[in-house]
This record gives sequence, C-alpha cells and structure tokens, in this order.
Amino acid sequence: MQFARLNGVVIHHQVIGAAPDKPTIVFANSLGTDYRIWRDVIVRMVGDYSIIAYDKRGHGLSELGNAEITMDDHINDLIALIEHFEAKNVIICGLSVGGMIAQGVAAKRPDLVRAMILCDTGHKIGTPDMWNARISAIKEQGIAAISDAILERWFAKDYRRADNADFTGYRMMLERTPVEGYVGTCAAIRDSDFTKSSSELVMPVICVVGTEDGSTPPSLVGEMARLIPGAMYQEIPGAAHLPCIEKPVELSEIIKAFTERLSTN
Ligand SMILES: O=C(O)CCC(=O)CC(=O)O
Repeated sequence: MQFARLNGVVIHHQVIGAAPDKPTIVFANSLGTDYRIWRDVIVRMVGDYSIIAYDKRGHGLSELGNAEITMDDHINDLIALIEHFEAKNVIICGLSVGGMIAQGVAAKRPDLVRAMILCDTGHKIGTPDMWNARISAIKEQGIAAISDAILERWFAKDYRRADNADFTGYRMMLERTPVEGYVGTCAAIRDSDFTKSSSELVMPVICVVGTEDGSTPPSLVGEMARLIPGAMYQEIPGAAHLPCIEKPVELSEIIKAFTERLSTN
C-alpha cells in the first residue's frame, strides 16, 4: 500500500525494505516538493537501508487535512508514519522544512530517532514579514507567479538551463503543489523556532548544505550546527538548496559515511 490514513489525513509514502539488521532512513521533503526529489539518493541506498519516504500533508499525493497547517501537524504525521511501520531507531534525513519536522520529532519523541541528517535547513527559517509577503503573493497570483525566484534559490546557475529537462520537471513539481498545502506550510515555518529544543538534543546529527543555497545558506546551517551539541557540519560544493537533486552522489556518500560511523559507535 502506498497510502495510509494518519491523524485523519491520507499520507502518500513509499517503503523499500531491507534485511532486518539494516538501519531505517526516513526522508522528509521540502516546501513545494514531494518525495520524488529523493529518487537519485534512494537508488544508492537500496539494500543497505530500509527506506521510508513520504509526501507531507498538502504536498504530492497526500491530503491537505485542515486548511490551517501547523508544524505540530507535520511533526505528528511523521511520528504516526514511523509508528505505522513500527520502525525503531530511525535515522531521519530532512530537507529544509523536512529538517524542521525532523528537529520537532527528535525533540518530541527522541525514543524514535537514532540520528539525523539535517539538509539545507535551519532551527528557524526566514522572518514573519518574508513569509507573510510570500503567502499574500501566492494567494493572489498563484505559485507560478513567483516560481522563477524560488527556483533561483533552489538550483545553482548551471542547472537552471532551458535545455535541462530535469529543471523544467522540478518547476512543474513546484507549480503543481496545491496552493493550500504550500501556503499552509509557509505559515507553519513562519511560526516555528527550534532554537531551544535543538540546543538540547542528545543524538548524532550532521548538518549538510549546498554552498550555493539561496534559501537556507551555509551561514544559517552553520549556526544550526553550532547550536546542536556535537553536530557535524559539511558543505556540498556547487549545490544549491536541493543537493538530493543536484548532487545526489555527494549527498549519498555523506549519508553513508555518517550512518556507518553510527554502527561502529
Ligand atoms: O524549502 C523549504 O522547505 C523552505 C525554505 C524555502 O523557503 C525554500 C524557498 O526558497 O522557496
């Protein structure tokens, strides 16, 4: 089954199993994307990890639920998904808002989480004014009206070529995100601050960022890494906000090196 009703909302997901002794990685996606962004990372993980990927509510094929989405909704959905599969000691790899959701799950249910890869994210992202302006623009004109600006933050210049079919494809993924899901999640990010809870985390964490990231730049991700006790920090040269798409080989190698160290500790 690819759908499960969790907290009253149908959540679209994918599970790729592995031998029972293999670790489980859960992938949480970013604003305006669905779990297909992880494809080129997941293919490099198959067999060595059990993999769960999902579309957060209001994105991809998952239902919206309430029109007002809170970060707690997203956090509770991920907790419910992990429990649905009776997964233990999961490693969460969260990108941008997915990384905020991961921080929320780790704070609320540390018993479920073995470690985290926080990718192009922050303990706090943007300012209330910035999010309110984005919400208003999208409610008035739709996502396509501001998608060029978003894609400039998502992808490095070389990737944003008109002849790059993948770039066109990800533009469609962004522009086809349900407006309610997108703006609801903007509001959830606007209202979230994990500064305190993430400074109290007790688990292995690596913070990863593309050097060209225009949404959650290295300065922000570095600040988050310094906040989380013992967190590691690594940059991916040449990638922007979505290294899972632009630099999947490099990101997969970082994930594998980090998780292999966990099993020897
Ligand atoms: O990507 C996210 O999940 C939130 C950060 C963001 O605003 C990305 C963008 O610049 O559109």
